Amino acid sequence: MLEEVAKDAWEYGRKFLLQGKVADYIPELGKANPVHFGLCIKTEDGRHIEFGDSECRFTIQSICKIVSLAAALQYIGEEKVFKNVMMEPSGDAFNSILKLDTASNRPFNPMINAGAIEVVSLLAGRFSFEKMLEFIRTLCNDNEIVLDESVYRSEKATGDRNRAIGYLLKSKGVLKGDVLQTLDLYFKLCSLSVNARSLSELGLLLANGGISTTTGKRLLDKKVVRTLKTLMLTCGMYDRSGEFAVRVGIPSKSGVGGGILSCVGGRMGIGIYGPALDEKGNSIGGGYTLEYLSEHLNLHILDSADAKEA
Ligand SMILES: NC(=O)CC[C@H](N)C(=O)O
Repeated sequence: MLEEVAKDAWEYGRKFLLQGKVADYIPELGKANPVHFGLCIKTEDGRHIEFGDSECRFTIQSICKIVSLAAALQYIGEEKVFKNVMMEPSGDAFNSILKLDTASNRPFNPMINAGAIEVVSLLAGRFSFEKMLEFIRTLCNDNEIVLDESVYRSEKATGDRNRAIGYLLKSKGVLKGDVLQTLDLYFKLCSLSVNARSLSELGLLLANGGISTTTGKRLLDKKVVRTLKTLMLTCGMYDRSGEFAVRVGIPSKSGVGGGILSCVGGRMGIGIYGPALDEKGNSIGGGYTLEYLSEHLNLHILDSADAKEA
C-alpha cells in the first residue's frame, strides 16, 4: 500500500517538472538537470522505499538551516539562540533584506538567510567546518556527505546579498562575530552534497523525536526536535510556508538545490530531489508529491491530531 501510493506520488510530482526552473543565481546550480526527480521514504518500522534519482547527489542549500539550528539549540541553547533571532514567518523571499532593516533588528526566523546567517555566527567561533560536517553526517546517517567545492566557490563568488545581510546584522550589533568567517561557514554548509536518502534519514530522526532508529541512540533532545519541526511547519517552505501548511501539513524544509526534507511524526522521514523549482524556490515536483502523499496517506499534521482525539 505505502509502496504503491509512494510510486503514484512520485509519478504525479514528475508531471510538473517542466513547469519549474532550475536555480541559476548561484551559477553552478544552473547545471542541474531539471528532469531529475527522486523520492526516498524511510519508515519507523524499517521500510525503505525509493523511486527515481534518489541516489543522485546535490547540494543541501537551505536545508542546512535545520542542521545549523539543531547544533545551536543543542549546544548553545534555546535562550541564547532566540535572543538573536525571532520565530516568526517573514512572508518575504528567503534572501530578503527588507524587514531586517525596517521592521526589526533581529531576523524573523532561522529558516531564512538572515536568520540562518545569525545562527551560523553563533556557531562559527565554536565549531569548525569539520565538526559541523561530522554532525551532519551523524544526523543523516551518511558518511559520504562532502563539500561540493565547485558549488562552494560559485556561491562564495556570487554571495554579495548574503554578505550584505551579514554586514547589516553586524552594524545593528546583532551579529557579534566576524562577518566573513560566518559567511564562509554558511556557504560551506549550503554546499554539502546530500541525496534524497540522506534527507529521508534526517527526516526519520526528527519523526522519531531525536533518537536514531538505526542505533537507538539519542542524537537530539526532544525539545530541540519539537522546535525544529515547528519552524519547519511555519517557515520551512519560504514564502509558500502558509499555503504548504494548509495543503500538505507535513513539517518540511526546502533548498534551492532541489531538496526537500520532510518528517511525519512517529511514521516516516521523506527526502526528495527535484531541482526544477517553483517561483518561490521550492522543488516543484516535490511540492506536488508531498501533497499527494499527504492526501492519500492522511499525513496532515492536524488530521492525525484529530484522528487520535476521535
Ligand atoms: N533558499 C536556499 O536554498 C538559499 C541557500 C543559498 N545558499 C543562499 O544563501 O542563497
